[in-house]
Amino acid sequence: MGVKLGILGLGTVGTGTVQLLQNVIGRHPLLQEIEIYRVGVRSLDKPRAVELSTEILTANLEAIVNDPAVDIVVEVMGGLEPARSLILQALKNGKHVVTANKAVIARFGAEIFTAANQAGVYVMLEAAVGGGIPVIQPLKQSLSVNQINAVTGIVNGTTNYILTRMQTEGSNFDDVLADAQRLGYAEADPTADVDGLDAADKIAILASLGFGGRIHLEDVYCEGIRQVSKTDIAYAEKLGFVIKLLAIAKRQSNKNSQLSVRVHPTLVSKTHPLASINGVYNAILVEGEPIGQVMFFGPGAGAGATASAVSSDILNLAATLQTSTANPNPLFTCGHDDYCEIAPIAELVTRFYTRFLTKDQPGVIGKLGTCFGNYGVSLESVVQTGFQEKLAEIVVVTHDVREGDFRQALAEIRDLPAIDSIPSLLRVL
Ligand SMILES: NC(=O)C1=CN([C@@H]2O[C@H](COP(=O)(O)OP(=O)(O)OC[C@H]3O[C@@H](n4cnc5c(N)ncnc54)[C@H](OP(=O)(O)O)[C@@H]3O)[C@@H](O)[C@H]2O)C=CC1
Ligand SMILES: N[C@@H](CC=O)C(=O)O
Ligand code: NA
Repeated sequence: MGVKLGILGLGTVGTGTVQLLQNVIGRHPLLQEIEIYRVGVRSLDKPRAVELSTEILTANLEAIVNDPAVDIVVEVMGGLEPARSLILQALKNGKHVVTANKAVIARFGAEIFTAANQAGVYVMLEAAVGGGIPVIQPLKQSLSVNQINAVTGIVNGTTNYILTRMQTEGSNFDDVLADAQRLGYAEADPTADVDGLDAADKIAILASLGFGGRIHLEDVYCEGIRQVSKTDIAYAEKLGFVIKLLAIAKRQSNKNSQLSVRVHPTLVSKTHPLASINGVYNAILVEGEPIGQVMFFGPGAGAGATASAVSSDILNLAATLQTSTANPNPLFTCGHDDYCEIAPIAELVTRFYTRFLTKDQPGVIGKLGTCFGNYGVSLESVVQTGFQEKLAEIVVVTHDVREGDFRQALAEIRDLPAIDSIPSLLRVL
């Protein structure tokens, strides 16, 4: 056998990967050269869906990353520690690493890629974003001759499943979340998915690859979907939109050197290609020059899909090990030293959807219009159809406006005696 793997973790992704590598007939012939040499887990007593001999399965993960026989360490255990330390130790020992761990890469990517470059080895992470969808390698290789202008994705399956069901059934967020947990899509603690943190990790990684610089995760603006109500979904529908949790990295149109990198629920026109991505599926739309628009679509999670991505990284490394030269392949490394400049959210120029509850009295719409006008906010549509109790419901969609100016107008509107509350504020793609 040619290439020896030390796999850290045998959960959903680890099990899928072992299953794929144990059934190589009909797949790339080089997979036959790959040996599952060690697999590290927490509990040796747990029943497993794959058969592995007792010499292969171990609870000593440090021994795997320190074993001179291991060529490639596959980190599919998740979490920040000990995953980060084990990856760093593997790199220090001159081993290539494959990881599915977006949380570790988004937080410690600078440290990890610096260590890899110093050791002359590679860190591959295709499964970390979009699960089985090939998007990391295309951004690093096939698309890297383009100047990338925007990467816009639905990169979290759990939230897309919740929003899709709220849209199609008119259900409440809490009810659908409970179902998503029961079906195993959402974690027992769904915070990272629902609050947009998982999507923020993923767009930080995509932005770094697309725009050629490191990203400080704390600069990524992040809002989740807890505040999205079925009322807003219904209004959006009437206005020709669906609501999606989008992760966006884009060159600021006014300041070319600055990026806007953000995650938030967004009204997407029903005619936009991302509007029809439903359920647990993911899609990533890349816009570049000269290529134009390219969209990647597919399963963003699950054992088989993620195993496909992890195994393709393993295959690339196995090929590299067999043809190895002294110089690293620059299309495999991540050699950015500088950080991207990210604009504050107040500088974002976008359209807004806002829902107001107001006293039902003459002149309210006029007062709203005057306040908006004072801050240069131009309105695309104003709709008053519903009532909640005795309050009138007014929905406004703006033209493009600087977010800081829009928020100043809202602060003034909030103080108008006729305004009861502003239950919703969403951006429009
Ligand atoms: N699930 C998915 O669809 C996707 C997951 N990912 C990423 O892949 C990674 C793995 O996810 P997933 O397979 O779902 O996770 P699971 O929770 O299903 O599996 C984790 C595995 O790692 C082992 N493990 C965890 N911590 C330790 C530890 N401290 N010491 C020893 N073993 C440990 C567990 O051992 P034991 O079995 O003994 O408990 C288990 O086998 C994560 O980074 C995740 O974000 C990325 C894309 C999709
Ligand atoms: N929790 C994630 C799974 C993989 O990254 C999701 O819901 O998309
Ligand atoms: Na992927």
